[in-house]
Amino acid sequence: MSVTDRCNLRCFYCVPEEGLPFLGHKDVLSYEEITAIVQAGVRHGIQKVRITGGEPLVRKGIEELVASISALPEIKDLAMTTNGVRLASMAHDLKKAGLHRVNVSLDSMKPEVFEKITGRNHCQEVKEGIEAALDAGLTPVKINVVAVAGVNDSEFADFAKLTMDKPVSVRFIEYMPIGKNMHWAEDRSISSREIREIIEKQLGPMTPVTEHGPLDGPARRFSLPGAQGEIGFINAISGHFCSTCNRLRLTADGKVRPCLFSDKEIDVRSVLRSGGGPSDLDAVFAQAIAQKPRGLDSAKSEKPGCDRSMSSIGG
Ligand SMILES: Nc1nc2c(ncn2[C@@H]2O[C@H](COP(=O)(O)OP(=O)(O)OP(=O)(O)O)[C@@H](O)[C@H]2O)c(=O)[nH]1
Ligand SMILES: C[S@@+](CC[C@H](N)C(=O)[O-])C[C@H]1O[C@@H](n2cnc3c(N)ncnc32)[C@H](O)[C@@H]1O
Ligand code: SF4
Ligand code: SF4
Repeated sequence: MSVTDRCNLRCFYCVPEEGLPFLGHKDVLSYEEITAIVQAGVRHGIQKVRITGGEPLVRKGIEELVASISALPEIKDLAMTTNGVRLASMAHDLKKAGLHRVNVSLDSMKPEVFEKITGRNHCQEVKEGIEAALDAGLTPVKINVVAVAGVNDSEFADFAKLTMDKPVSVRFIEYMPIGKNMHWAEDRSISSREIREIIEKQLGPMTPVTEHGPLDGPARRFSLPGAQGEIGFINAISGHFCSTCNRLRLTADGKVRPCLFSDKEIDVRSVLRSGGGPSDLDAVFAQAIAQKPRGLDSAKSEKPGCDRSMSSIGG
């Protein structure tokens, strides 16, 4: 669930250069509305919820939403994906409110490269945010690294080495063509296979990690010998995982998206604001689930990528 389209960074692969018009406050779902939608999801078997954005930690009172979702006993996994800039001061309160864990996005550990990617000089704050998350027990802490050729490929092995000393899961995400007027170009995307080769050339072979269970995310997971943490690969381009994809997305302005790579959306906000009750919300979920692509071909026929920016969909 994207809880806001606003963000305190400007990652070049996510937000267009000219910026984006932000949604008005009335257009964004309230916490009560989001909670009602999650309750409908629970009735359809949803057990895992991710709070994302934009940047979820810039929305006022986010702990309130965390608390109301974590109070639902059916939710077995409540995670947040954040850029980590505000995490250091908020990690303990988020934990107290009931958040289970965080995924923190960090594409470079070098301040100058970080600024080139995000347009802001906040590398140190993000590193402190990761430490605070570990300290607060928002674990397992996962670090999301979008792999971009010529930008951060020289740091892949350094990211992998982080897993030796810290119980973190470093995940390399293939750069996706999401949103209009972005900088995506085929020669800037690096496949998971290539990333793995780069890492193994420097650090030796990795071994596959056994799956945890049905709440696993889409990453293929490995570890280095003696490491405390794991290395994951999210093959968003080179190996679609549609046949096992069980995710629905909710945009900040209340649209349910059955698939990241399709601009098909179901307007749940209108349903709620025209007086719809639980059975109307149930109908939205049934429709969204029925519209999920069954496999690679059906997703492909929608064309890879989509027009909406990642900051408005949530990732
Ligand atoms: N194409 C595609 N990409 C996905 C999908 N799920 C996740 N991704 C990509 O992987 C990125 C990281 O995902 P996160 O939202 O941090 O979490 P996750 O890896 O899905 O879940 P966990 O491992 O459970 O934490 C997303 O921002 C997307 O870019 C999916 O269903 N399809
Ligand atoms: C849209 S952000 C929202 C949450 C938060 N602001 C953050 O950056 O973690 C969610 C995830 O999407 C990833 N992402 C955004 N644009 C992407 C793209 N074009 N290709 C691959 N991943 C992308 C980000 O790196 C981040 O891990
Ligand atoms: S990836 Fe996250 S931090 Fe970067 S611009 Fe998009 S929403 Fe903001
Ligand atoms: S169905 Fe859509 S969101 Fe799910 S894996 Fe396939 S392309 Fe990604």
